[in-house]
Amino acid sequence: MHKEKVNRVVVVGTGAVGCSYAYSLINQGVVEELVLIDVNEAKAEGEAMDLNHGIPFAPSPIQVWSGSYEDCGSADLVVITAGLAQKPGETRLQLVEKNTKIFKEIVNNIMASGFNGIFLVATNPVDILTYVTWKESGLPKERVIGSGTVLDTARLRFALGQYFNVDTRNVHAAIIGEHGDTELPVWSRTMIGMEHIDTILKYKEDIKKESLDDIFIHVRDAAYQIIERKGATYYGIGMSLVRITKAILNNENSILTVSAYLNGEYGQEDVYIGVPAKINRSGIQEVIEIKLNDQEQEQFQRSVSILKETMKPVI
Ligand SMILES: NC(=O)C1=CN([C@@H]2O[C@H](COP(=O)(O)OP(=O)(O)OC[C@H]3O[C@@H](n4cnc5c(N)ncnc54)[C@H](O)[C@@H]3O)[C@@H](O)[C@H]2O)C=CC1
Ligand SMILES: CC(=O)C(=O)O
Repeated sequence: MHKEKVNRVVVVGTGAVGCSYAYSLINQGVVEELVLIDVNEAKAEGEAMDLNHGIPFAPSPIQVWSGSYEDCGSADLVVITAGLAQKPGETRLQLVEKNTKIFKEIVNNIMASGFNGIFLVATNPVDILTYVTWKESGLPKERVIGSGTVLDTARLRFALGQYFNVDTRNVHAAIIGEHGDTELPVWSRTMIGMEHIDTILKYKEDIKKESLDDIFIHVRDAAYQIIERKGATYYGIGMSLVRITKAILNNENSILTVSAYLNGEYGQEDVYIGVPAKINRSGIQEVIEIKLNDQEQEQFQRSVSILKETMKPVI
């Protein structure tokens, strides 16, 4: 009998982030097969049972089960959200040692299955763990993607939408760099609707540059604020991962600020970091090199340096 090609996504790590992603993926009807893996097998099993009970209300049929690394062999996409999360006050970079160790084991298990698809990494520090995934897997750099600053960009677009009282989808803005404390907003490329933000600052007296700077600080520190209040962040990243998944599986050529490998772009080499990139079925089809102003270029360089310095002892 002819078997239709179905899209299979495997999620490794069924904690808060992995399950928010799975829930959102099911509700948006993106794939036909969803496999959940966790070192805590009972947790993955329970999550699969619970999610399955919502399937009668999903927009399209999907099979969800708790599986093993063997299920990665025929997966189109493996999304890794496994590992430790920040405690209140802890930085993402402080997780590097423990999560690198966890990742080396996970990626080797996945590759032993014969996996030949695309990796999408969310675990922190995401830029460094995406690099680790690329190194350990031996897959082409285009097929190893980190969630990068997709979430930070979403946070900025949301906050600017509120400030300008305009639909977030009409806010064209980006955060690039490390997904963490050294990230930066690309104000020189920010548009609200059809207007450049510099033009708006010139003619609208109630719009202030200081308010924009404040907005960025809140965006940069949002994870700390949320972790302080509820222990973890997961809905925003879950939906960000679905957005990237759709760009890949639907061959969208969408431009998203993922963590991509730089090989000379932005004057940087041998680093995974958040930059705009065109995403389609082949993974990262192209890193988009936007022209940064001198200050942005300097901040970006600093972000690269911090990542490289942090990475050195673990790579
Ligand atoms: N990139 C981003 O924008 C964001 C990243 N994160 C990161 O995502 C990661 C996960 O966060 P949460 O889901 O909140 O943590 P969590 O503690 O709720 O879940 C982590 C899961 O990983 C599993 N795990 C640990 N070691 C494993 C292994 N060797 N193999 C398989 N599974 C294993 C645990 O059993 C647990 O179920 C953290 O590193 C966090 O910092 C969180 C939010 C946003
Ligand atoms: C935890 C994290 O990386 C975030 O919410 O941005």
